[in-house]
Amino acid sequence: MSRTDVLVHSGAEALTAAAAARLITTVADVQSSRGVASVVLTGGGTGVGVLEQVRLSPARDAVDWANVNVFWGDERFLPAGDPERNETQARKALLDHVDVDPQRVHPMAPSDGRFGDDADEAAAHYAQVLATIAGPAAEMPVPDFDVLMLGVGGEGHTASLFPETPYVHETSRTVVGVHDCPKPPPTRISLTLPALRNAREAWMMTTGEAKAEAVTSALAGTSPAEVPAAGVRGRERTLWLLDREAASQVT
Ligand SMILES: O=C(O)[C@H](O)[C@@H](O)[C@H](O)[C@H](O)COP(=O)(O)O
Repeated sequence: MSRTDVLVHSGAEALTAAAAARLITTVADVQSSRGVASVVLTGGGTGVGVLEQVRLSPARDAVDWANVNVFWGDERFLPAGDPERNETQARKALLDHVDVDPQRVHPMAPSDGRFGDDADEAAAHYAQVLATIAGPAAEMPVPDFDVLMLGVGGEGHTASLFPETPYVHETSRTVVGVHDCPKPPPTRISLTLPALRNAREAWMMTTGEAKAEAVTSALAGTSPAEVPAAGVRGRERTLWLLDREAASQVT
């Protein structure tokens, strides 16, 4: 049975530093028992801020970086190397500074890659990558993620699943091309809720008063159609990592 915990931090810097420390120790713990850990990264200021804090941490090399499988929960469908791509920002913040195994880092395709500007094709390919890594015997065609990190938008989006869009209702595909996103860029690739529910721990990380209503709605069990962040849960634990402002309406 999964449990939900809410941890409130004094501010954004405290949150990103604490989440970075938590990521390092969680991954190190997983590796001590299973050798390899699988982590899903997110874009956005908080998600990338956590990666920066990992880079800066003296404890970062408690992680055996060569044995970390890296995935993304979503990607902005832009040309390779575009500074707005979540992959670009993750590499700058952390991945280019630690000894990850390139074979274990799984970015979503860029818009100038083998699939051209076809985000749906690129999404289908990422679903195939996940299914292949999961293996034929897996219950879900998605790897068993150990830690899935996500941000939350002011209107409740998470990854690139936005309120009242068909993608939130997706129940069969694990990855979709997302079009006409309200948060630029308009075209993205995103894991769907079934895939976002395939992690041992899901960490919902956000800060600022502008997120308070969405956080409160999500914790109150609002429909994922209205607040997609409400639809994410970890198999063992769902952890909301908030600052005081984002938690200000949580009773
Ligand atoms: O590609 C993206 O933009 C993210 O995946 C997105 O889901 C982000 O995490 C939220 O919009 C929160 O962003 P902030 O942390 O910057 O508020």
